[in-house]
Amino acid sequence: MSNYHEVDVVIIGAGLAGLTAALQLNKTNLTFIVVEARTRPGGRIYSHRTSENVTIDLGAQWFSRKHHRVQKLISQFGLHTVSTFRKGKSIYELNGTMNYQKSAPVSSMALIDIFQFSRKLNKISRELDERTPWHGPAADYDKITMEQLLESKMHTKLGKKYLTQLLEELLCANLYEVSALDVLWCLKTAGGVTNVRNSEQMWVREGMGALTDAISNFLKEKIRYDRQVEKIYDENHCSFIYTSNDCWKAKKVIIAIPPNLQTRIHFQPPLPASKAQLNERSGLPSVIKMIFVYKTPFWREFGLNGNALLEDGPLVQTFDSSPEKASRGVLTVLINGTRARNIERLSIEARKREVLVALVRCFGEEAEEPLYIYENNWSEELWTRGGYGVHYAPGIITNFGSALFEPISSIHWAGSETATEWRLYMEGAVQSGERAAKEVIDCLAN
Ligand SMILES: Cc1cc2nc3c(=O)[nH]c(=O)nc-3n(C[C@H](O)[C@H](O)[C@H](O)COP(=O)(O)OP(=O)(O)OC[C@H]3O[C@@H](n4cnc5c(N)ncnc54)[C@H](O)[C@@H]3O)c2cc1C
Repeated sequence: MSNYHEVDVVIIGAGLAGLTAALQLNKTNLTFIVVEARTRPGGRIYSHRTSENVTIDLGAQWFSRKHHRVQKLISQFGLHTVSTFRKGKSIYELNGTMNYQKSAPVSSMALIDIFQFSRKLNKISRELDERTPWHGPAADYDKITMEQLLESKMHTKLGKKYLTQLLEELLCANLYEVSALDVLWCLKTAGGVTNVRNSEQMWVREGMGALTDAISNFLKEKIRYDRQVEKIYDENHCSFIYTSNDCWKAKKVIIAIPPNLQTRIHFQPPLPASKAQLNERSGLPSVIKMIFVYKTPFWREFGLNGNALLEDGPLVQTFDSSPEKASRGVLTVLINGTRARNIERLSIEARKREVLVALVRCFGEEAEEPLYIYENNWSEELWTRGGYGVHYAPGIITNFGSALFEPISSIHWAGSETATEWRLYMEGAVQSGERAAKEVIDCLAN
């Protein structure tokens, strides 16, 4: 075969996890290649530069001061961070009323309820082991959904409603779809509720995609694009990785693609039943990200910070992502879960109209005339199929979780779904890539 090559390691996927693994291998004498199905790096990170040089993030965007690995990469590649604009009032829609205020419009009873429930979540999550959360008494939380846990432990209607809205935005999923243990595991790997609530502190001025582009330029010909991996054959402790264009023989493989997409690869010998079944149960929630570019961030003149959390209608939350000097006003709109599934059935024009109506409801008539609108429906992306990351329904983590990151023969697993720190975040993707690279380097050294 003319397109046959041999390397020590093949990395599948040029998302942040695969790129991080590649950066680690690049520090060694091992030969490696990254094969990527898309024609660009970044996976769930995807930025766009408008004709006026405004950068917008249509995929992952925010990180926090606790995301040390991501910040290190950003400074290593000479990029700049911007603090999320928070000056002024937010908009909270609760029980059909729009509230314009600095903190959530809930009674002191509801606040105490939220505080006590958050403490409970922290306490239970602290007891989990980040690598084996399915062991021990907390495994019982895999028998119920997060909605059921919240219903059983919280006492105020308003507290429940507000926390549900907040968690659904942070998880990108409806609470009735997700196991309570899944949420507790995420909290454990993030270090608690406060860390998760503060995970949207910063973004990259040049766009998050500038980071994955910079890593990709650094690695140059060590990444091959437009090559979806179709088959992996394991023979005599070596793997043969067949892409749409070529075949690579490798001593080790790092699979850095989300579990839902692993079902598209034909493995020989087949994956163990538990791994295959876990992959089959690993769908990503629905999410649409829309960006509305205005002449100016006009909402700031009204004392608003651009942040809205809505209980009704198409959109869930908005953020101000305007460039630092406010040369344009940029509103980022997140639509997820059932709301994303409802709105994606409409034509693009109808979708934009519905969201504009909601924006006018929040920010007034000036919201009616954006200069440009951009949209990415991640459920339609063939090489992702949703976002932000996989959340499991009850029963899956305890029955199949151990298959998530255990190496199988020459195959090692990376990707933010396999992270034990900041699971499902970009920080988690980096941590998983570093971990998988270390596993492979250690094995090949022995
Ligand atoms: C809309 C959205 C918003 C988000 N917002 C944030 C945020 O603000 N902050 C945050 O921290 N996280 C956010 N996330 C989550 C974050 O994007 C992910 O946790 C992280 O980027 C995942 O990186 P990864 O490398 O693990 O996977 P991916 O980015 O999914 O990379 C996997 C790569 O594998 C490729 N691939 C798949 N199948 C094959 C195959 N068969 N052969 C070859 N290549 C293949 C894909 O094309 C892709 O490039 C968001 C995600 C989405 C979708």
